[in-house]
Amino acid sequence: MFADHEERTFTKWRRKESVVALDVRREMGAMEPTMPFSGDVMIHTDDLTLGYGDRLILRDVTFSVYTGEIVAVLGGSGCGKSTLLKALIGLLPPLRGSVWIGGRCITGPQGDMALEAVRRHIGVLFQYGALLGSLSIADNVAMPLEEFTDLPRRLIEDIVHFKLETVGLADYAHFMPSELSGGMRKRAALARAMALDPQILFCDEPSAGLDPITAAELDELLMECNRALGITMVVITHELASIETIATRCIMLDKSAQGVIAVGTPEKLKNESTDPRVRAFFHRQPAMLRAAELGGSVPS
Ligand SMILES: Nc1ncnc2c1ncn2[C@@H]1O[C@H](COP(=O)(O)OP(=O)(O)OP(=O)(O)O)[C@@H](O)[C@H]1O
Repeated sequence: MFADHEERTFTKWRRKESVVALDVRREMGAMEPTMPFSGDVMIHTDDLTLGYGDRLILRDVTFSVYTGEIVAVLGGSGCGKSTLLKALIGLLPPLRGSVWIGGRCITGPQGDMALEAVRRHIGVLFQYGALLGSLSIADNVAMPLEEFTDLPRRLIEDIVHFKLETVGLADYAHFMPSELSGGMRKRAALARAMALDPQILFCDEPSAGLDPITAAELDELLMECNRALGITMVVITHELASIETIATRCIMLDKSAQGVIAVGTPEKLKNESTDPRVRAFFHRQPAMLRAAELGGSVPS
């Protein structure tokens, strides 16, 4: 069920680009908004306020992600992590505020065009992989290359092989997604997300549904991609082990606060934060949170 929903989300994401592509190519010259930040800022949100209909989920969220970072967006269930991700990849228009990617505002009046301009440089690893079930693993990985490039079939096949080799699936090119394990599907989805050598990779709960060893292997793979290729990553997760292993910085959201309650390295948040909500999360002690909510003392 989740996989079907994701496949639709993925298709929507891809379709949006082909709808605006023509206009963009025509008008590209006219559109060059620049971000009021240094070139080191890869992603920036400014007073971003998100919701569904009348329901507000996040308000006035402002943060930057710098080139080469792996930023973990974390927080308890329902605090709005996936909602934020949807806004960052242009699937959810904000109620207020803006999202800037690579110096372009993707939420302004010319947001669709800006998004089209940067989309080729963005990879998304969806929570359940979002592989198209009717295509082989190789064809899934080839898809972005066929849509975005004019490369000859032979070269696309070589690139697909290389990408699958990178994630350890070279021998499974002709398998269908349903014939792979959960961990293998995630790796295949990573190969697809990396097909166009993106500068930014968004990952929605990469460890979800994986056993700890497989999850750790995927974390290793993400770190390799970051180190070797310099890809900036935003990883939505609430897996503590994963956060402590891969994140260079964390942005913590909270449901009651409807926004960001902490920003910092995992070590700093874990060892230095005095916020009971942050301490409860990093020390896995819900009692700390309950005590704080009741206005009582927080266990040390
Ligand atoms: N399409 C939607 N329409 C209405 N409400 C939604 C929609 N998607 C999410 N929500 C609501 O927004 C809130 C935040 O959901 P979101 O999925 O962003 O949280 P999350 O932090 O990613 O949670 P989890 O860790 O459990 O995946 C939830 O209360 C959810 O019910």
